[in-house]
Formats: sequence, structure tokens, C-alpha cells
Amino acid sequence: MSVPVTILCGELGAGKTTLLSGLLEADERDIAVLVNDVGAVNVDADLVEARTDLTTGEEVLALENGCICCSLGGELSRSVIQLWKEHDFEYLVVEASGVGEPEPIARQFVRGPAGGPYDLDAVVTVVDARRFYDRFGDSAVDDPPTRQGTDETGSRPLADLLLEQVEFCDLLVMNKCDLVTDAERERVVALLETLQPRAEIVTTEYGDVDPAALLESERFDLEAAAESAGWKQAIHGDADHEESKAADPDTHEADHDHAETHDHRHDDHDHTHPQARYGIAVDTYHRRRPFHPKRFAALLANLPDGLVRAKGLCWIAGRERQAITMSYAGTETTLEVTGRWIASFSEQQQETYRQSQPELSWDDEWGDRETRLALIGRNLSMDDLQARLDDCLLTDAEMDADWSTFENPVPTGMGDTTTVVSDEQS
Ligand SMILES: Nc1nc2c(ncn2[C@@H]2O[C@H](COP(=O)(O)OP(=O)(O)OP(=O)(O)O)[C@@H](O)[C@H]2O)c(=O)[nH]1
Repeated sequence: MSVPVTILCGELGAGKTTLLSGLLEADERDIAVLVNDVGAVNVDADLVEARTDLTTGEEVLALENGCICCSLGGELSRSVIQLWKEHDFEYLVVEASGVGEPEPIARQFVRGPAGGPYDLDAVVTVVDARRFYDRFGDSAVDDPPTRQGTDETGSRPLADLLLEQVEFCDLLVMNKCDLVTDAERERVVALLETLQPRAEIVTTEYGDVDPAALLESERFDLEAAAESAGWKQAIHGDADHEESKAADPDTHEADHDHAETHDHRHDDHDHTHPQARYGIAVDTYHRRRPFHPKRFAALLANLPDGLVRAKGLCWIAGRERQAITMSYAGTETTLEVTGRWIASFSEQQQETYRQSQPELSWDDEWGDRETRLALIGRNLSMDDLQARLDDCLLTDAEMDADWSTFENPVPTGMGDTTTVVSDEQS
């Protein structure tokens, strides 16, 4: 029988260790714990070990000096397999580094060698309610959120990773609720529901969560988790909507219709519309005309304060091969080369790719090049933001210019990123 696994994510200091200590104390099962902490001194492992030695004697294994989701990927698999071979236990909890991406960790338990002895039960993300509210919850605070630096592992902005942990999980534990007012708590819940419509949300203090919610909940589903982010659903909803309107010629250039895509997930079943109550809106932006690199970068440096999340693919003039993923969270936007437009391959390769993706929308002149972004904001005029994005598109005269002459901060190599910090002045 495979051993069930719960992965525990959340930003540094959100309360993962507190929750885990409580869990180990409250639960009868024989639980092994794998703790990963960035930095040489593995404080968490020491803490949990001290706690577990005194209580139930669970196995604690520490992976140090790195992040299990990237450099230690192989080591994670090796360690958990070794743990399984050498010890007897009923359950494994992996406390992921505060700066790790949960998806690659989860994949190791599904597709990697660890998928044999283990069965991934749930990915749980712990959110610090106070910090989340300060960062994303209220544009009108007198004391603005502190700007996020880059994380220790490289170029990814911390807020971006934080939202990824929210967007890829089965259960959200909103901790430190003693540090927010009721109104602030409700607003954070509404934001979390928008960013991640699939996950259940539990509000708590000092990680006091019923073990049944964390262990053997059988919540995990790789496909569902990978598609569950609010921004992805908005983009899929927009694409589907567009397909159903395909016969309409008006959809060709500017098929945006946010009145219909707006917050579509809750139309059927949620009569309270908490998102609307807190001024939270989801929108999509789709154009088949490239951005001017300099004007687009200038907009990213001056995004409206109410924008919480923006993510999707961009077509940027001068980068005719590179499909660029834009990801905004907190105050920073990363532009990363994440692939190639199919239209930049040879005709024969284009045929092959297009046959394998029959649903791909294709323009006679530009092929699959397009910009398709999800926008999540609060107290924000989506129409103004759309108009500002439109101002970044090439003009008719610029369409005829030599795009390679444009000043262009956008990277060219696969996997390369540029980060633009917004000064939140607009
Ligand atoms: N006020 C308040 N403090 C909390 C709560 N939960 C945890 N803390 C405190 O927050 C601090 C960080 O908690 P940890 O459990 O170490 O957080 P962590 O997520 O494991 O942190 P890293 O190991 O840095 O990733 C500790 O001082 C906890 O006592 C809570 O609900 N309310």
C-alpha cells in the first residue's frame, strides 16, 4: 500500500511549522516529516525534531542548502524513497521551502520515482492573513505594502511565488486571523477565492486545523490542480467563449467582451458574489497585434494600484519567435521566454504542431501570435486598464516599421526573464 503524502507550502513565517507541530501532537498516526528550508541552518527541522522526539517519535528528515523544487529535485525523490525503505510510517508530510513552487514538488510524487511508494493526498498552502491583506487586500491603506525583493533562489519575485502557491493547491489555510479584523479577513477570503476557485479555504489562528482536513483528505488531482488558478480559468473561459462566437467577424481583432467573461465562475451558484462585494473583478485581454516593447515596459513600471494579478502570454514586437509569459504579482512583473510561437517554425513543423492542437486559434497573417492575459483586480477600472494596454499596441504606422529597431528590454533566450518593478503611482 502506498503511503499518503501531504505537501505543506506557504511563505516564510506564514505558520507552517506551527501548524505541523500542532498536527503531530494531535494526530495518532505515525507521521514522517520531510522539512526543507533554504539556508544552511535548518531551524525548522530542529524545531519539529525537538517536538516530535518528546511526543510521538516521528521520523524527521531535513534537506538543507537548497530548494526541493529545483536543485534538490532528484534528492527529494531519493530521500523519500530511502525514508520509505528504512522506516515504518503511515503518513508523510513534506514541509516545502517558503520560496518553493509547489507544482514541481507535487509532480515528483505523481510522475517521478517517488510516485511508486507514495500517493499524493493533498497540497496545502498556508497564508499569513495579515501580510496577504497588506500586500493585496487594500489599495487605500495609508501605509503602503513594502516592496518585495527577489527571493534567495534567483530572479523570481516573492509575491509571484506566493501567488503560485495559492494558485496550485487543494486547501488554503488562512492563518494568523487574530491579526486581521473581520472585514479584512472576509476580503482576503474573497481574494483567495478569486485567485484559486477550486481550493477549500480554512481560516485559523496558530495553525489550529482539524487533522482530518490535512491528512487523508484525498483532495489532490494533478490535472485539476494544474488548471485551477483563477487566471487560467479566466483565459480558458475567454478562449471557449471566443470559439462559440467564431462565426462573428467582429471577434477577429478585438473580441474582448468583459461583461460576459467577468467573474463567470460564480454566476451559476454563488448568490452572495463576495468578489463583487469587495470590488474584485476578473477580466481578460486578448489582441492579435503586438505590444511596442518600450511602451509596454513603461506601463508595467506604472501599473494601477488595484491590480492584484495579471498573467498570460504576450506578443511583443521585435520578438517574433519568442512567446513571452507575463506574470504580475505584488509590485513586480516578470517577462519570461517560455516558448516559441508555432508561426515561427518551418511550414512543415507548423503543420505538425497545428495538427496536434486543432483547437489553436490561427490568424492567416500572424499565425498563433497573440496576447491573451487574465487580469484580476480590486476597485480597479478594467476599461481604463484595457485602454492603457491598447495604447501599448503598435500603431498602424508602427506595424509597417522595422520592429527590430525598437528599444527592447524583453529577453530572447528560452527561460530568460526580465523583471519590471511598478512604482504604483497611477
Ligand atoms: N499572531 C500569530 N502568530 C502566529 C500564528 N501562527 C504562527 N505564528 C507565529 O509566526 C511565527 C512564524 O511561524 P512558523 O510556524 O515558524 O512559520 P513557518 O511558515 O514555518 O516559517 P518558515 O519556517 O520561516 O517558513 C512564529 O513566531 C509563530 O509563533 C497566528 O495564527 N497568529
